[in-house]
Amino acid sequence: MTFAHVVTDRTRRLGTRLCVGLDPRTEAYRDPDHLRAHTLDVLEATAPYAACVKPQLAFYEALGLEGLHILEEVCAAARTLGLPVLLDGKRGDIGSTALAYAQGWLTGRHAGAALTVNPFLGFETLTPFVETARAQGGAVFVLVKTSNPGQGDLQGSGVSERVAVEVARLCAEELGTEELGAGKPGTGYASVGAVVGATHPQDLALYRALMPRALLLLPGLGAQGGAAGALTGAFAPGGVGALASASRGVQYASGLDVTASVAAARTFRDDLNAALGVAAP
Ligand SMILES: O=c1ccn([C@@H]2O[C@H](COP(=O)(O)O)[C@@H](O)[C@H]2O)c(=O)[nH]1
Repeated sequence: MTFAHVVTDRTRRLGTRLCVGLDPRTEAYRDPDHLRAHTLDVLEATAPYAACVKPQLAFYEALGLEGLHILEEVCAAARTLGLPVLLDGKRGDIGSTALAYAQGWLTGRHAGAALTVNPFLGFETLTPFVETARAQGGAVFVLVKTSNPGQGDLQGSGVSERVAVEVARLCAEELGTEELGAGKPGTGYASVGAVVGATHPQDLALYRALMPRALLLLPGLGAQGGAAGALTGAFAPGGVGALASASRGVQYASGLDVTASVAAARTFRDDLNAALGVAAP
């Protein structure tokens, strides 16, 4: 089963469109063992409300080798729970280096089923990521319009969305080359997805229309001000095709209280469903 298929299946079966971000911040913990235990607890406790999980590589890399071991455990635990792992690394480089990144993060010891990638060096440099993801049944999520306030400097804002729209057009072109469901259970969504911030509710319908076969990842829910009720434009009929992502808003919903993380994940799930007019089974 492909990444898109597993995610869509979880959305249909569990009624969730939530991506739970696992971004453990060293300052919140006594030591790396504490960080590891809490992150694994949050993962396990929120799994029923998650369509996928998204560890942000920076927080694991910040801990050096120990962080990579923790990441490996987080990925293994997610797989045991049946949760697809989307690694947020925003990788991108000239093609030959991109291949090494792709091998490391999509097939290596700490591999996820999907990876966020940066198109700034040109679409040709994404080919190794896309080919590796396709060979693994995985996915890449291309940064199209990021959630941060300063994205408009390069990606376009307000009246001019020129760069973001061009990246979306190139994503759609890449998707056009992919046969969906050939010999495997097709879901209608391909191996090239796109990142569009949950902080741009007014733009979501545009990017949904530009990339009808792309899963959209919507980071920025919660801590960055993205509201679940404002994201409907990103979804296709039936409430599929997008994943709204919250990290701090789940992991640190109330300090290190895991019960509060569960409540926050459930609330995000329910608010998304209410906005879309669908119910969790
Ligand atoms: O456009 C983007 C792309 C990725 N991110 C990442 O998502 C999480 C957001 O964390 P919160 O705590 O929910 O704000 C973080 O890992 C970012 O690097 C993003 O925010 N915006």
